[in-house]
Amino acid sequence: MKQEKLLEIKNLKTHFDTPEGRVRAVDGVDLVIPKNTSIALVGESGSGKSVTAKSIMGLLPQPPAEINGEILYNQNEREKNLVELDPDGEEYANIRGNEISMIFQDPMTALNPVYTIGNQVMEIIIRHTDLSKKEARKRGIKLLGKVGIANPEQRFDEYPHQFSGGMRQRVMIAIGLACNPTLLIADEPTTAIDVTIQSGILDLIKELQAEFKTSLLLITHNLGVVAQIAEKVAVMYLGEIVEYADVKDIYHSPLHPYTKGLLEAVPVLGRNRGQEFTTIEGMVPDPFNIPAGCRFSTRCEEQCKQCIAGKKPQMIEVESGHYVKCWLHGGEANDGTESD
Ligand SMILES: Nc1ncnc2c1ncn2[C@@H]1O[C@H](COP(=O)(O)OP(=O)(O)OP(=O)(O)O)[C@@H](O)[C@H]1O
Repeated sequence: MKQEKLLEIKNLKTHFDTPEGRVRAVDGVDLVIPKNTSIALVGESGSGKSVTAKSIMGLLPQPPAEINGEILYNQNEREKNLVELDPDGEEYANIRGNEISMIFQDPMTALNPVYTIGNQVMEIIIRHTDLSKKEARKRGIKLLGKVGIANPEQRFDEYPHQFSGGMRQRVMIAIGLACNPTLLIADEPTTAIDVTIQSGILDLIKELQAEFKTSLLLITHNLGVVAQIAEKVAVMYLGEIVEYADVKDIYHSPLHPYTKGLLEAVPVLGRNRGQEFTTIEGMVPDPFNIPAGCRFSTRCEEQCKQCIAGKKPQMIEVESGHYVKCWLHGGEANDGTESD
């Protein structure tokens, strides 16, 4: 069954002009987020995941950012190109927080220490709905209960410092879902919290995503957590998506050497001490000096002749729903010679 699109990103380019030069943080990304589906955007630090998310949210001041391409949002069956909206305007503000919301990495900096948890949950509900203060309080307390906070009525009036890191992240999830968004973006939602409770937070996000029938874009550098939560995976490297497939295909038949490297870098419990991690050889190239052709070619063991010649591979659908941008796959079809 073909899934209905919620958001379609077409040839998105988000660049920054800096004193050191132009950073092509997101450089020609295409991605479809279907309704009621969870997608993971995976890649090492600096690959452009957060910039993609902030471009969707309209959170990047222009300048220094320059955003081109299309972010087509299906709003009640009417398509709207978010790139054309004024990020500071009322229309974007209504979409942001109400229809598309985001959970950030660090709940301590995202929560305001001088307001109670309840005030912060209620603020979002009141800003985006017609509910009265009393009704918003009731809904807020219910939400805190839903995200697993015991005695939500009492805890509603407490301050962020009275909550543990994991509990604060649960509050952020409640805030993210307060208006029943069509898309929830979670940017490394477990990075800042204790490793022993990370899995519980991911389970909670997954459960609520299904219950609220929202789509989820999970941003992570760890392919290990993706299986628990995502149906589809987009692998990102230096501003480009290099592989896209169902989660089972990414795990069982990864095609891009970069995806294979990320899988090998997943920490595995029970491996010999000192061998818990492997990392991909070499350094991510400087964003001011992106390699011509395949961007991963400077770290890739394969060294295809096209890569040595600096030729850029195209994204090819190798099997139904499995896309890859690599000279090793796609045969004749991958004869693109476009250079960077
Ligand atoms: N405001 C900005 N001005 C200039 N460069 C930026 C800006 N924001 C991000 N970048 C650059 O864009 C590139 C992509 O950054 P981004 O934060 O999207 O990476 P990421 O994949 O989310 O990594 P991380 O997991 O470390 O957050 C990086 O080289 C980063 O330094």
